[in-house]
This record gives sequence, C-alpha cells and structure tokens, in this order.
Amino acid sequence: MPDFTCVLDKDKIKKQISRTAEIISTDYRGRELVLVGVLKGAFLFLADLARELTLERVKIDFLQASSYGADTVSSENIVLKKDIDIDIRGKDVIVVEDIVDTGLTLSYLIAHLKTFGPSSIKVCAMIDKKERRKAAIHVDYVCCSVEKGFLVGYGLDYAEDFRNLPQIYHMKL
Ligand SMILES: O=P(O)(O)OC[C@H]1O[C@H](OP(=O)(O)OP(=O)(O)O)[C@H](O)[C@@H]1O
Ligand code: HPA
Ligand SMILES: [Mg+2]
Repeated sequence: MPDFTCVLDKDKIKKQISRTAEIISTDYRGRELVLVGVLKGAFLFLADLARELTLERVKIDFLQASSYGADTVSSENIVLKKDIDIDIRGKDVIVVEDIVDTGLTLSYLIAHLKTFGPSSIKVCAMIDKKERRKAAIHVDYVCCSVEKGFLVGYGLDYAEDFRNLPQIYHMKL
C-alpha cells in the first residue's frame, strides 16, 4: 500500500461542495443549466454537487477524456473517449472536473465544447492545483485549492486504483 496523507477529509469535502452549490444556484437562478462531467474522475464530485443544487432545471451529461493513463504526469495527449449526447447549442454549460492540474484537459475540452455553440461555458472543479499549470485556464468555481503533490481518492486515481476512497489523499511517490 503506498504512503497516503489525507489532505481533504469527508467533512471538508461536504462543506466545500455545499458552499459551491449555493453560489452556483444563486448565479443560475431561473436559468436552465447543463452540467457536463468529465469522466472518469468527476463521477463522485458531479453526483454530490448536483444533489446540492437548488435549481429547477438541471440537465446532466458526461464526456470522457484521458491523458494520464497509469502515470502521475500528463502525457499531454488528450484523448476524447466519449462525447456529450445532449445538444448544448444556446445552453448555459458548466464543465465539472475533479481536478485542474496542468489545465491541458480543460483547455482541450472547452475548445471542443465551444464548437457546439453553447451560450456560455464555465468551469467548476473540486480541486484547483496550480503547481504544474501549463495552460491558462480560469476556474470559475473552485471547491478546494491544493498547492502541490499527486492526489488520489474521491474519483482521483493512480493507474485506476483508489477512485472509491471517500477522502482525498496526497500519495507519496
Ligand atoms: O489538468 P490536467 O493536467 O489535464 O489534469 C486533469 C485531468 O486529468 C485527470 O484525468 P485522467 O487523464 O487521469 O483520466 P481519468 O479521469 O479517467 O482518471 C483528471 O480527472 C482530469 O480530467
Ligand atoms: O493529482 C492528480 N491525481 C490524480 N489524477 C490527476 N490528474 C491530474 N492530476 C492528478
Ligand atoms: Mg486518472
């Protein structure tokens, strides 16, 4: 078992998600919102965030993008493995990510989603980690900022393991 140190416990995760959901609910009050989750990492975060929103009309879709594989550094080659199903033309979209690290995944995905003609695209991330940022990405809604390190748990994997952990850990490499 690798060496893990907890950086975000269950209470902190819950509290930060509630706070973020409240802000999003205020910002999108009276509007129809499409949440686009980025698989696989965002599956738990999107599920928890969506349930805290107090908006009447929320649509949910997913796409899947991969660039890390079994490594702890980005291959910088973003592969789109699944595209969205919902027509987002003229819609307000929030892309939901587990983590923004280099920013390369989001930079690719935002350019891709813009080709469908949404009326707005914003970004919501469970974790904003700027240490390795390579693409200038503005994260509109950040639940938690973590300075550095490779993280696992709450959707985040190392070689597909540890996504199911209910808390977020720093993994010693
Ligand atoms: O900002 P970046 O450096 O691009 O990193 C962020 C992306 O990397 C991870 O995906 P990954 O490629 O590991 O796929 P996964 O979600 O299936 O684990 C993570 O879930 C984000 O989508
Ligand atoms: O710190 C991380 N952990 C897991 N997956 C990731 N993808 C980008 N950064 C990370
Ligand atoms: Mg991964």
